[in-house]
Amino acid sequence: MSDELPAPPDIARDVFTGNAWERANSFAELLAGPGVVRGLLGPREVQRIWDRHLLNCAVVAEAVPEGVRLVDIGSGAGLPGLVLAIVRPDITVTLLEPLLRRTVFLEECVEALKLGNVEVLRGRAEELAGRREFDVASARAVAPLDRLLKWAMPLLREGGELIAMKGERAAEELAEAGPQLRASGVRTAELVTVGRGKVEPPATLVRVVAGRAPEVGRRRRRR
Ligand SMILES: C[S@@+](CC[C@H](N)C(=O)[O-])C[C@H]1O[C@@H](n2cnc3c(N)ncnc32)[C@H](O)[C@@H]1O
Repeated sequence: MSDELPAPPDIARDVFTGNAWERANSFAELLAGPGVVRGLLGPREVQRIWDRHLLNCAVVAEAVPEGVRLVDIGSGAGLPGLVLAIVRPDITVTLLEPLLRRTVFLEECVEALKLGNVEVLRGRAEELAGRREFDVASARAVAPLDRLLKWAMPLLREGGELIAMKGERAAEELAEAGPQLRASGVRTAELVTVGRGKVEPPATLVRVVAGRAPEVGRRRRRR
């Protein structure tokens, strides 16, 4: 049995404005209903849908530049990708997820919420390398930063950004990923705090700006 969906906190009205308000409420109901029944979200999470899931993901939009093509790696039940699509109609969002059960749920959500800026793609990040290019890759609770770098960097254009929601261990993961950051030829890697005054604690992101793909660099040097 899942708990009853709590009323949205007051701050949610400031975060989900205009069309986003109704969509955020509908998504909360889909997560608390079919999302829980189909095992995409634990029943205990229902009480935390607004703060831990919807609001925490929505504030990531503060770090997303305008008009970008964003891929959400390992979207699961749509977090953070679907929430970003709700609050940012100016961006296009690809929800990348390998598990059929989850992509079916995501497609149903996109249809129910009438989101015109979202595509659902079934597959693994590493399978998409060389086939698609994005400006931003987001991820929450998918893999340690070093593995995420291996998956995300080949999907980004030069100067594109990986935005990884990492929470309390962000600084530690950033330090541990040093060798992979160097191997990936990234331009910059830093911690970014978003959601001050909106979520408690504010959300910590690791933002990594992609350099030129290492293979391209090697090929050019051999000429
Ligand atoms: C712990 S869930 C997190 C889901 C969601 N991001 C969230 O925060 O609720 C991790 C997700 O990553 C997906 N995943 C695992 N390996 C992946 C890969 N190589 N490429 C893309 N997604 C992957 C899983 O299927 C799963 O849905």
